[in-house]
Amino acid sequence: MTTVEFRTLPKAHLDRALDLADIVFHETPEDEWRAAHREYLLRCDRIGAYDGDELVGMLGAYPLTLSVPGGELPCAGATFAAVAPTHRRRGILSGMLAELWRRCADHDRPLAALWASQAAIYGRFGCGPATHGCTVEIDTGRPLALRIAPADDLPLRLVAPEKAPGVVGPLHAAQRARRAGRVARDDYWWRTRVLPETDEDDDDLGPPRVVTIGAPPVGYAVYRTESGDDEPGAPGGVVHLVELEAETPGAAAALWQYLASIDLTSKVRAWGRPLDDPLLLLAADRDQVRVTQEFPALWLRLVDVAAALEARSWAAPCDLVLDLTDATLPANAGRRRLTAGPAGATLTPTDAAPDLALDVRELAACYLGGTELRHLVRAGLAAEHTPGAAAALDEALRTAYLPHTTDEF
Ligand SMILES: CC(=O)SCCNC(=O)CCNC(=O)[C@H](O)C(C)(C)COP(=O)(O)OP(=O)(O)OC[C@H]1O[C@@H](n2cnc3c(N)ncnc32)[C@H](O)[C@@H]1OP(=O)(O)O
Repeated sequence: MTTVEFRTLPKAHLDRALDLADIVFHETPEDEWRAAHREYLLRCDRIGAYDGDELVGMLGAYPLTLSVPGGELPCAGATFAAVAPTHRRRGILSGMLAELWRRCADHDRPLAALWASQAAIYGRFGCGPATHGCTVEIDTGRPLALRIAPADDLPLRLVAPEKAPGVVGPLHAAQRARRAGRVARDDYWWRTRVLPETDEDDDDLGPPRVVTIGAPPVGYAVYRTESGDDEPGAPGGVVHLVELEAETPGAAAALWQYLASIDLTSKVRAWGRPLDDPLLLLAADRDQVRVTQEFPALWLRLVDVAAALEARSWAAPCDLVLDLTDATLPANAGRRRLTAGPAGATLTPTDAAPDLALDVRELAACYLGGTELRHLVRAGLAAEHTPGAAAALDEALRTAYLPHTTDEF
């Protein structure tokens, strides 16, 4: 058996990479998306796995800036992980991720993140689900019943998608500062990831529509519509919400009312809403506004645990000894004393007895404030040696808003 080598996948091999992705992700080559994927991969750091001259695996890493509590950090956005069906389960993904961790260290990226195709794959590599999303469906065959009055003094305006980043970008940035787990968007990201003319996953959806409320805007929604059946009595169309952000409860209520009352539609389907979406409290009738799905969204890898912990803000003081395990990056493993508080944090090696024992996977799940360690202790996924230690870490990690993102990559 030949040895597989991991090296940079050059621009000249992009067509081979896209062919491999088509095979692995069961795609048929479509020119429009091939050009888009090429443009996207060109912006990525690219790792190829070569069996002789044959490209048998690839992994992209998009250079992201991820919001973390109190700030933001450079983060490798792992994407397009693909291994040829002839070379599965021979350690190629493992080898490409090991190479990615090395490159993160070289480029001072303490974090890596990804969206998993299957939840079972990435935990063994030290990744934990750090944000969660839910799908909310609103039955709009009847008027939406809300517990507060929507703002009725603020104008609603439709904005052309090409103008939207300039108009709603500052609102997104302000919300991103509150919600950890979000990537910084540039024009490329808005144009290709948020507002492409067609939806890559669903041909039935119309182009993106952007509605703002207020002048200057205090909220906005991005959505696409799917037309309904023409038959009398048949279900109406569906409004597919891409994102909705609002600075005030009244503006949020007005945007939800707007979406719920679009003519010729009878349902709003909102994918990837935060689990603490105020809509779930605003709704007067939870049979009308239902959570139909909940899922792990962004998986996070603390590639450099000390740098990651020392870069975020802390809600309460804690002084704890953590016994960390890390199967694929042993430099993170061992006993560390975490001293953290509103003034900052330090993580230093120690021989002291541990208060908590956990894997970096569990620490990654808790890092943005979206998972409580005490629940993981209760589930047997982490060990508490000092009573109250998990609760103390949870208080220190707590954030006012749950971490949340819908920016898939
Ligand atoms: C971030 C993203 O891009 S998500 C997209 C991921 N890509 C896909 O789903 C495309 C289709 N699948 C593939 O291309 C490949 O099967 C991959 C990339 C998922 C895995 O590649 P492989 O080279 O086979 O993985 P590798 O051999 O390194 O496996 C490492 C370990 O993960 C496990 N593993 C790999 N894939 C899976 C899976 N789908 N489900 C559960 N475990 C898995 C292996 O069993 C192995 O465990 P072991 O060490 O205990 O034996």
